[in-house]
Amino acid sequence: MASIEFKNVIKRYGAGPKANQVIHGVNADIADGEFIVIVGPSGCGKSTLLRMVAGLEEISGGTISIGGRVVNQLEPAQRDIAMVFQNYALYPHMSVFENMAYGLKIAKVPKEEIRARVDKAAAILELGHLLERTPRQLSGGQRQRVAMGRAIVRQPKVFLFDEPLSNLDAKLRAQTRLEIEKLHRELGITSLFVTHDQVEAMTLAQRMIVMNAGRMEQFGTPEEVYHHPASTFVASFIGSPPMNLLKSAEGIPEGRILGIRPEHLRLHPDGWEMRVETVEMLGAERLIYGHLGGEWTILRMNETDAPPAVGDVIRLAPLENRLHWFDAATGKRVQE
Ligand SMILES: Nc1ncnc2c1ncn2[C@@H]1O[C@H](COP(=O)(O)OP(=O)(O)OP(=O)(O)O)[C@@H](O)[C@H]1O
Repeated sequence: MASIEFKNVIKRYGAGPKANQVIHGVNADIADGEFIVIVGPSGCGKSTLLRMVAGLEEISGGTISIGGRVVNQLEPAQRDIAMVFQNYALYPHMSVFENMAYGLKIAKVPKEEIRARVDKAAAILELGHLLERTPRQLSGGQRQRVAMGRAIVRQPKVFLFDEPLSNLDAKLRAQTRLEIEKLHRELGITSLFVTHDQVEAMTLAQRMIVMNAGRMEQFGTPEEVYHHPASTFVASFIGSPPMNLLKSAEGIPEGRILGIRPEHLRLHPDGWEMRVETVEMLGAERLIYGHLGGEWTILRMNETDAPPAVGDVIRLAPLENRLHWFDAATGKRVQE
């Protein structure tokens, strides 16, 4: 097992005046055994960051260390990492056992040892009864587990996951998420997990790195990121529906943005006026949409509360200790 350290890591694609810098100095210390999720919108540089750890992309500036050893110049095979991709590319003509054993066989690991390691991984992943099947005879979720098994048997110091769940349907995704959690609990291997899905990030991460346009916007526990977002970007990216960001409602000073989560607004006779434009029924709750000042605003209500109808004018007030203030010019959180 190993710690991972990013020190002012920079990535440029191409060279000279045409070079395109996509990572702008990332610094992060990841402790041995931590499960870290890197989350952000498409194109923010998450895969690039992961691929630099794996050794699949050159590092243009700064250093990445694994277990205290700078790996910038090391080949992927020398880095003690295992990577699980979205496209798990199993060998179709080999059995599950052979797929999991293949890398070890190439590395000339003795037969009995291969058997023991594959059996152990298969037990953890509940694949024991499927070892003789070929990938064609498996479900998507089972194939993804074989891909994870292939990574486990190598006994890496670090697991790298690049959107491994995005090809699975919603139910399987949730199930596989639980399996990855269990895997981490049992093996305790330092893991970096890339996703653009904030729910996946919130549920899996011990700490998460929120990326925006090649920069780290925030690095913290899901709790910290949700309750103390460092910027309007994080506030609107994490949480569904996103945090309301009010600029022009009454009482908001010039140069400030007020963030309020939809669940922290309530009906109040002295509150801001809003005409209801849309009501969404989601089962256990309702989302009420309208404009507050100039901003699109969402109120989350329980199904038991009597809901307003489209066209009604309601009055809204925030829960006092649930306000988030941001600087309008920089978008950064302002400490009250
Ligand atoms: N080989 C490459 N050559 C040039 N530019 C690249 C290359 N690979 C990625 N980029 C650019 O680097 C930026 C970051 O890409 P990256 O794939 O790391 O983003 P991402 O956050 O993983 O996105 P996604 O969720 O869509 O995979 C993007 O602007 C992308 O266009």
